[in-house]
Amino acid sequence: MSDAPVFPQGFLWGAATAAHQIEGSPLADGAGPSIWTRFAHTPGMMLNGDTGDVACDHYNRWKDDVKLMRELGLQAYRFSVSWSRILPEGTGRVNQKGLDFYSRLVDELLANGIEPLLTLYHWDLPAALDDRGGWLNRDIADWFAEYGSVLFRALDGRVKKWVTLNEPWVVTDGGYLHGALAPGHRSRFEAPIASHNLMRAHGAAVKAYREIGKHEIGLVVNIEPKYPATDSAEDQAAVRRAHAYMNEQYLHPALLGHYPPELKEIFGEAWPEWPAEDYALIKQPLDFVGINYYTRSVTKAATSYPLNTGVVKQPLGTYTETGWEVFPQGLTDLLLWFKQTYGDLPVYITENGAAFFDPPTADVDAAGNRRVRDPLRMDYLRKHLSAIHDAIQAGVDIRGYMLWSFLDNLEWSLGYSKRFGMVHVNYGTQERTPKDSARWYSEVIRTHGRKL
Ligand SMILES: OC[C@@H]1[C@@H](O)[C@H](O)[C@@H](O)c2[nH]c(CCc3ccccc3)c[n+]21
Repeated sequence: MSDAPVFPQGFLWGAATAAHQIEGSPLADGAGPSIWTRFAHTPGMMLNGDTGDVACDHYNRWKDDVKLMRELGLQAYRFSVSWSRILPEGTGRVNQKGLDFYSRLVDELLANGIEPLLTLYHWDLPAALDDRGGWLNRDIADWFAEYGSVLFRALDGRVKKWVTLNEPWVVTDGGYLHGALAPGHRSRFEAPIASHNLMRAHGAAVKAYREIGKHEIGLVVNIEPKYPATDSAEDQAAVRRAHAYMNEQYLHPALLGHYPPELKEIFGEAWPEWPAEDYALIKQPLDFVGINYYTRSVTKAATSYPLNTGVVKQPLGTYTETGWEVFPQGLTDLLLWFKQTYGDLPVYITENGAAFFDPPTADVDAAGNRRVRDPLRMDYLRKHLSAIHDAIQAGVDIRGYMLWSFLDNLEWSLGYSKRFGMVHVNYGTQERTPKDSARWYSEVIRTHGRKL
């Protein structure tokens, strides 16, 4: 018997995508525009002027994509719904054709033995709601619960694992503090308001689910371990700020009912005092938490806005195309921290993967088959799955793994320049080619991890 890790019986092996990154046809069949259709068509916002107008054309190719998921042996598929396909104005009128697209997708997944994990919000806010203040308007908690309820009523039962938000930290940090992501705001004062309303909306949707749904719902966060660059008091304090700002800012209110004290220190007069009823709304019992893990940060004190921290590049480190250090041990450390801090809530790794250079077109091997060799990605995935297994052995209740991503896709404002897919997409022809990592991952799934 090899000493390769064997994962628990029932461990759920899958892959993940998000609507705006793969679907294309953002305005088809009565869909309303989202903040990403606007952002992508705002000159200067997107690398190479790339947009999500076509992406991977999944809106038209969904049936073949599900067939490919089955051929590769995926047991689950994490995807997101585009809010403005369902409610073109964000609230009120339901666009039945938009709902039908996702209903058909769910049925096709189930018909192929693939469990759907549905994310309600993966960053593509209806533009009509942004016009009404978006995440800065406290009413968005009700708007989001209304949107979630339409989907809960239509799909619960076929969908048994729901996620409210994907990465409220990125929505806030990218969309409201630094402005690199839609809606492109840059305000130390708006960021805490957006962040808090995201979590109020999360709570309102979970409350609505408990009235309508009969299965499981959770929250997905991107978290990364922060290691001090030196043991100086300044660097230790910088780690405390960075850890609170990314790792505790969302999990603490959702699971513990309060924010970490560092946020008031970081935002100063820009950190409002929130009413008690907000904390009660946010802290709804969850069935699981999804953790998106990519890298770690070696953190030092620095002059930066507003954290006053910096990340120290590791001279002997290995880095991905997005400049993230490959550090699998960080995932084990993070999962142990999660268990120690929040207890035994079930965890799914809802995203993990890497962009390494892949060619725009697949090679053709001696046998005439298309092929994409991606040894660096295989090595990254192998090491991170091994790190997850270490955490399971240490007692962390990890229920599944969703590889980011099923397809090469639109990497937000980086356009199509970064390829995270286990399946290569030729954007000129829309041809899909499973990379070597996909073939390897199929074997890992088939052997419950023995082929790691
Ligand atoms: O960047 C790769 C993926 C995105 O394509 C997903 O949509 C998003 O859920 C996601 N989150 C992260 C980690 C947080 C992060 C996102 C964007 C930029 C920097 C950090 C990496 N990713």
